[in-house]
Amino acid sequence: MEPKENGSELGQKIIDGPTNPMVTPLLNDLYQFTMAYAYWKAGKHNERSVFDLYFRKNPFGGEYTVFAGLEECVKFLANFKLTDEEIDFVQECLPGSEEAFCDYLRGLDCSDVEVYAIPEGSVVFPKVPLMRVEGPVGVVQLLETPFLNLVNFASLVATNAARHRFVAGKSKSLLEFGARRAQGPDGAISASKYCYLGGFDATSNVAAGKLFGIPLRGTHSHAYVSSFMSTDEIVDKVLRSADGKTTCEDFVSHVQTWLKKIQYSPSLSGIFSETNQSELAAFTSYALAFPKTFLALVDTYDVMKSGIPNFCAVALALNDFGYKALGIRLDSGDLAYLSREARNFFCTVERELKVPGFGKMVVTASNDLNEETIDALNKQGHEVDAFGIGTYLVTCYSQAALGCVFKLVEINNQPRIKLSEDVTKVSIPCKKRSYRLYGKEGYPLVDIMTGENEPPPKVGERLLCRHPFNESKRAYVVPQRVEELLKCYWRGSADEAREVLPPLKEIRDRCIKQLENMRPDHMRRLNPTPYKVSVSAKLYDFIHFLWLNEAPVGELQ
Ligand SMILES: Nc1ncnc2c1ncn2[C@@H]1O[C@H](COP(=O)(O)OP(=O)(O)OP(=O)(O)O)[C@@H](O)[C@H]1O
Ligand SMILES: O=P(O)(O)OC[C@H]1O[C@H](OP(=O)(O)OP(=O)(O)O)[C@H](O)[C@@H]1O
Ligand SMILES: O=C(O)c1cccnc1
Ligand SMILES: [Mg+2]
Repeated sequence: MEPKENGSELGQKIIDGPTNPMVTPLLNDLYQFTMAYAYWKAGKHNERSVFDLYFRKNPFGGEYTVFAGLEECVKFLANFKLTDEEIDFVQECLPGSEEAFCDYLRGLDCSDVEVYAIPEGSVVFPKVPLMRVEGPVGVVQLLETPFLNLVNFASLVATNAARHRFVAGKSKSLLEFGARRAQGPDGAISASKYCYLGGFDATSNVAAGKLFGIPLRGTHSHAYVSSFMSTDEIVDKVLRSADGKTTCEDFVSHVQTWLKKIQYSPSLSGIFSETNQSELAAFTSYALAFPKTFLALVDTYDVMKSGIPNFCAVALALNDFGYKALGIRLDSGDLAYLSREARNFFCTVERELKVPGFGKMVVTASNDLNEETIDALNKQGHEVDAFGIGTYLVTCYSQAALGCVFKLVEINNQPRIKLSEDVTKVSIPCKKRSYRLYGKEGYPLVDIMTGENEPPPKVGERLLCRHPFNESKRAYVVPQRVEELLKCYWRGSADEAREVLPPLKEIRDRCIKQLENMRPDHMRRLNPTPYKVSVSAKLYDFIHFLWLNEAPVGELQ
């Protein structure tokens, strides 16, 4: 689905607001408004400021992150305006504030703000600004919390999805099943959107399908199976063949005939005896409802003694009328073992009963899956084709937050730095540019930040890349390709020249392509190699000059 960047009748571009109508200027921390008031009171509110939005550490013990949430930030920015009601509320929250501040808030928009960002769906690394936001400090301060809110979870869950894709492998279908377990409605919708961006194939979340055009997929639940008591409940037993030429008047009996055939076939006899008839009734009626896409959840009673033979009987009966069943879902037990057993059963049916293609039935697995369980299944050997993943994926169970921050790096052309005892928390000052340098093999080698006015790195020219804080860590790089990372996404209005917001599918393609083009040692799950993030020699010197300038000299007594 295209993001809405419509042209209005007057020829002006209009960018729709954020997906979630709760994303308003009030989705903010109180202190942003108190600071906005204090800036205004001090006459500083229009001072030109530059803030960087970045994170400090890759999530999930990995060495890469997927940047997501940018489109929603631009939508927020393009529509940033406080309503009269909101302004009244802000005034109530700031007792004693002057009336004229309300006039200031009333006139506030993002027409004087510029946003440069790395394209959404890019693979990104710690310390490198994902977004550089420039504008009057009063208004830019009010963007901190909403931007962080829109980027933090989006990037975390997209990265989680990418990691699940990495461990599952390219050939598997990955289905996001998290709506019921997600952290509230926005948690669900956002997770569906950004898991798709991070490389999932589909979602079960219908609202996300409608909002973003994400493919919808699903099976059925245990309730459907256990809601049936016997095949007597099936009233309409008629099935028209796929080509419409023949009609089966009693599909229920036809299924029973096939069940007997399976039962007495030489290679399958002995695996099961009596199957559960209420389960068979559920599968049969489901097949009558969806003959073209029949898929059954086979673990309600006993996978091998009941679910699989029942499924096969229905699938074989459908086959006689020109329909190909899709497959099964396993939702409990040892998924490696059961998937292999199921595959053996299907292959035996194919051989024994001479039904070409029956062995290729799709096996979907679900039940508290995560990176570790999929990795364990891979090591054991499994026959799963599709994974349905909910809780661990959408709640980002193994890491609660990404920890993106928004730091002032320059005001009135004066570079600013935030110091910390913890060196990883020292901010990198200055309005900067950043570049990704690619090596001979086509992989990204290093990201480098420079001052805004430094000449850009050149292909084939040796360049010193320095660790921002560790003097001894430096390397010469001769880039084979140089990519400027920050692109303009907002220059005061929707009409000004800027990058367009691509459709979600394009962002997803970008993400998949970039992940595939990373050097494998950065991507592995165990002890991945950190990707190098550096600064130019000039910026290095300046950081350390400013650091010494700002850090008070202690006195020992
Ligand atoms: N072969 C396997 N190797 C490692 N983990 C597995 C394997 N098969 C299943 N799992 C995981 O083991 C866990 C099994 O959980 P649990 O014991 O609660 O479920 P269950 O008893 O199989 O099913 P339920 O309680 O829903 O009937 C799940 O997280 C599942 O993903
Ligand atoms: O396991 P997740 O990764 O969260 O994936 C979604 C789960 O949701 C459904 O379970 P259901 O709500 O029926 O609950 P139960 O399986 O825990 O009984 C489904 O059968 C999956 O097991
Ligand atoms: O369609 C499914 O199989 C599904 C959807 C949500 C949660 N669990 C399973
Ligand atoms: Mg479950």
